Amino acid sequence: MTLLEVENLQTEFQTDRGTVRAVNGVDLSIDRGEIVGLVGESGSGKSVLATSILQMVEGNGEIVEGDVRFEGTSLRDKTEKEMQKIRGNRISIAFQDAAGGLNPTLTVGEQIAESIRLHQDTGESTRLSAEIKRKILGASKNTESWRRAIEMLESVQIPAPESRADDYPHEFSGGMQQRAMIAMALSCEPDILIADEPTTGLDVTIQAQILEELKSLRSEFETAILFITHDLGVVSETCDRVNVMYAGEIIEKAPTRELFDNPQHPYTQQLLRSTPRLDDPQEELTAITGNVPDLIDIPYACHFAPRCGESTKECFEIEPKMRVVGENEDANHIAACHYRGISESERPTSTHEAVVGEDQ
Ligand SMILES: Nc1ncnc2c1ncn2[C@@H]1O[C@H](COP(=O)(O)OP(=O)(O)OP(=O)(O)O)[C@@H](O)[C@H]1O
Ligand code: NI
Repeated sequence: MTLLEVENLQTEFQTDRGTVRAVNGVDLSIDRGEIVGLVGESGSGKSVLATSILQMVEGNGEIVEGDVRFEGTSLRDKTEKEMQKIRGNRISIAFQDAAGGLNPTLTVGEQIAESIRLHQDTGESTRLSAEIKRKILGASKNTESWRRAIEMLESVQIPAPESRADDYPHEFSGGMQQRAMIAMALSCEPDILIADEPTTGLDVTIQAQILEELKSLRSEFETAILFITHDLGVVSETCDRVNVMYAGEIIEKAPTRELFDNPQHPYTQQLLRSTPRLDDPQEELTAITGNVPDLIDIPYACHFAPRCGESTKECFEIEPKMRVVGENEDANHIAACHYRGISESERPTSTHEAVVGEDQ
């Protein structure tokens, strides 16, 4: 059975300016132990999709359509109390901003130990807050939860974990905070870790280290990972499959190698041309011009049409559906473009003259 299945998910925010359609009919699936990438430029809806999966959409945002199923059971039907249990134990998230996800008033070791006590049955009381406990007991380190917290820090390669566990988050470097955040998210041994840009803003070497750690954690704990990033270069080393998101929609999905060798959607192709490749550093990079559109009332059917060098009148008028693309007719490689994976005669109409020039 598919571990997590997102089907036609739609999440909207009501704002003074109108309805923001941040997630607009997304399908996505994750199997046990799989690392799945979600890639797209800033503002494409990746984080909103992540919080939608966990039923914790912020502010006046709301899931208005579709479903999220975990082990076949809909999460939309769950009460907040049931969801808290799932969030703590089965699906956990490491946020973009590690510093914001860690409690500044507790040492790193204490907060991981507390999370372990809360989510796992260690037989220890959780009625006293970790902070009070530390004050009263001078940090009871002779506990199962503390021992496991040290193990978690060790598994994300915090050096000298036993002494670093006594540090407060601000005493950690950015890279170490990210690792601590991942250790925290993994402390409940979840089935799925949603890692929302866990390496963004970090030094390339540290990024690579964290990615290696995520991969080894997958083998160690069989954790499935939804890896969110705006950097295609990062997913090539990490993910089994990749979903490319644009303006609230997934526009292409494929196994990682296939996506890099044979990208189909014009957006993915442009994204690749704008991404430095570790294996081909000489290649000339071309930035994609323009920005992700404002997600309020997008007036054209293919959301990428105005930035696409190949778009036609049809692209603005008829919504492209996902279909099998690629040379091998691999059912695992699909994209939503009128001009991919289909013969000329089957295209929307016979008028293919470009309405947007290559140079725009
Ligand atoms: N609380 C909110 N209220 C209104 N609009 C929101 C809210 N949160 C997100 N949005 C809008 O939803 C859209 C998608 O945002 P999201 O944060 O998911 O993008 P992202 O792909 O994660 O970008 P980034 O790579 O910068 O993190 C944006 O247009 C954003 O303005
Ligand atoms: Ni985000």
